[in-house]
Amino acid sequence: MPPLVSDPARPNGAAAASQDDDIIIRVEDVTVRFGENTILDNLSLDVRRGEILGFVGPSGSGKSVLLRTILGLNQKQGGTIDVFGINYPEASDDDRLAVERRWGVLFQHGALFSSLTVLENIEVPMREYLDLSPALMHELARLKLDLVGLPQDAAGKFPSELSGGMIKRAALARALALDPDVVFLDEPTSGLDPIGAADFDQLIMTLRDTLGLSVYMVTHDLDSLFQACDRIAVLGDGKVLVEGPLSTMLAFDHPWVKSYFHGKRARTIVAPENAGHAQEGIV
Ligand SMILES: Nc1ncnc2c1ncn2[C@@H]1O[C@H](COP(=O)(O)OP(=O)(O)OP(=O)(O)O)[C@@H](O)[C@H]1O
Repeated sequence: MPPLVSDPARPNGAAAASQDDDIIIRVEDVTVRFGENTILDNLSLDVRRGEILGFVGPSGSGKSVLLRTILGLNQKQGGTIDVFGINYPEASDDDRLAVERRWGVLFQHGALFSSLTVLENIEVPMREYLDLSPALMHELARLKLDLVGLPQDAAGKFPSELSGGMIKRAALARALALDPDVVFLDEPTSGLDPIGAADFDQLIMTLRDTLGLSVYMVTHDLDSLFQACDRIAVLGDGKVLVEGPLSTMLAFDHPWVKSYFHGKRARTIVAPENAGHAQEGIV
């Protein structure tokens, strides 16, 4: 079922084929229930190649449930989830493996293994999915440290010795371990101070620009939505209520969407210097 309001740039007619080629994840009519409780109700959503998609919604609306369902960690009761053209999670083991090697995940709070050093944490996906010598894994893991802006002396540290921002970067380095095409970020800037959060957003944008990475970001962070996201999707009542650029959010008439995107904090962020961007939908 389509969203109640679609992105004006959504494909139709002859343009559809080329835009369809750009869809790397297609969630169609997905339903997830826990007992009597329906969390996702025929939800549909596309993620496009090279975009930063921000996924928002009220607390408890099912953002994490959708993420976990895409990752195959929750059962769904209906619908399909195609990732890189493969019907995941119903695919064969080989196909699932092929998909898993092309994505990286940064779970909320980093979720690093506390008993492993930063370097060992980054090597976990390499050990799981690749057959590399220890020396090569160390070398690649050190490159990932550089990529996310961590100093090389962080390699031997344990998560308990890192700041919140460093934990996020280390977790991002681990998500990038297999050179994925898409990364899923669950509340990547939560717990960071505004400067740390802005730096993290900048890092994500740089990775998108330099590596062509696609980013699916669950967030409550208005700064991230305004500064970093190309498109935003809003979850409500088990469905995507609206999706599109910031300008679509600002024009959308729905109580939660209005209070979120026109609330006091949002108005502070859409300060005069940002207002032009917001109105043009350039985010
Ligand atoms: N394994 C589970 N069993 C039963 N209920 C669950 C399970 N996982 C999630 N839920 C329920 O699904 C609903 C949506 O949870 P979810 O964590 O996806 O919300 P969210 O939108 O990510 O919220 P927040 O913004 O607060 O993180 C909640 O009511 C939650 O209790």
